[in-house]
Amino acid sequence: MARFGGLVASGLQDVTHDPSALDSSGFWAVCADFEGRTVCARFSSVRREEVPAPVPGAWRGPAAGEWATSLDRDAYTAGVRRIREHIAVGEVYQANLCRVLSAPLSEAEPGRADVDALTALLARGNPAPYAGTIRLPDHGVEVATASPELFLRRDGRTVESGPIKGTGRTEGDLLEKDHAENVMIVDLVRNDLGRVCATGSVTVPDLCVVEKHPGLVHLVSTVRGELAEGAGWPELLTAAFPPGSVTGAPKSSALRIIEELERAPRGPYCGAVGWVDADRGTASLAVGIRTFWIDRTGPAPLLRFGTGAGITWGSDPEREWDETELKASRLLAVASGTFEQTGFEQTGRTVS
Ligand SMILES: C=C(O[C@@H]1C=C(C(=O)O)C=C[C@H]1O)C(=O)O
Repeated sequence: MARFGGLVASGLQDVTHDPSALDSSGFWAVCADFEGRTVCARFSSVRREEVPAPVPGAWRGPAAGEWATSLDRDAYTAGVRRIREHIAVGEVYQANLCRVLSAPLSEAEPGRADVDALTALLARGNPAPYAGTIRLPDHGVEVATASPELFLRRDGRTVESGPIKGTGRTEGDLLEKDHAENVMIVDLVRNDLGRVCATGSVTVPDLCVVEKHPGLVHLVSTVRGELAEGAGWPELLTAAFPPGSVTGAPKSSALRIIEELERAPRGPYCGAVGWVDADRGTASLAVGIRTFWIDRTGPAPLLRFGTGAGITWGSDPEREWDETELKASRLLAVASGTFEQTGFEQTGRTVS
């Protein structure tokens, strides 16, 4: 099954790794790993249904102390300093440095932990505009996202992206440097979309709008274009994936630096999670941030979650580490099941 906001898809029909299927017919759930593995799953039925209330005990998440990180504070801050060296020699302007947190997943019965039960908790503890779930354990996809970020929306030939860059606890935390970071990524996304859009059609209707999300604020821009004749999903994804906001600029250099510094695959984190309605010509794919996934490839199942930050010349290593903690803390509390008792009032006031 798959769930996106108030839509639920069921009745799995077929699964493919070939994105040209998204130009055919039917309703598809899409999960693309940052590393490029794309799973497209067609469902026979889509209905409107609000996310149900959490069932007590249905999700058993890890306690706060059970999470291990692919980069600890020392390794992460050393990575930030290394990126500043790359910037100093002119190799890159910005690179997004991420770490992946992992914790053992306790299951009453093997194979039974249910990402949709986690989604019910997330919908209340951390509502998000691009929240979604894809549960296809036989195809290696068990993902629950609380993403605030639009990777690609489509309505016919119109395509839109909503890159985020700039994060703070409150609006007052946002600095000039956050605007500069955002504009760099907007330039990159304009360039990405420009490769598959009609000449002159790419515009930036919104630049650096402040959006409030649970526990934090972001700067969000919108880039829009009209797909050129002959360009379909394969061309669009080749031009725009992985998303510019979670790579950096120039994208190819940023990808090399990420490969050098990060120690764990990002998986669906920083990839794309969402749906394509090929019959109506509409789609909404989130950037897979604020995203949990179950990894059953090892001897015991793990719950994973990624967090990261855009690094520029103006970055302070400790502040960037704190930003990764800020992005993770509320969501980890929700997934551990402790959030509603201890965190809701406090964090709710911070955003209002
Ligand atoms: C990498 C993450 O966030 C990305 C980096 C941001 C920033 O640097 O301000 C904001 C949103 C995302 O594009 C994350 O949330 O894990």
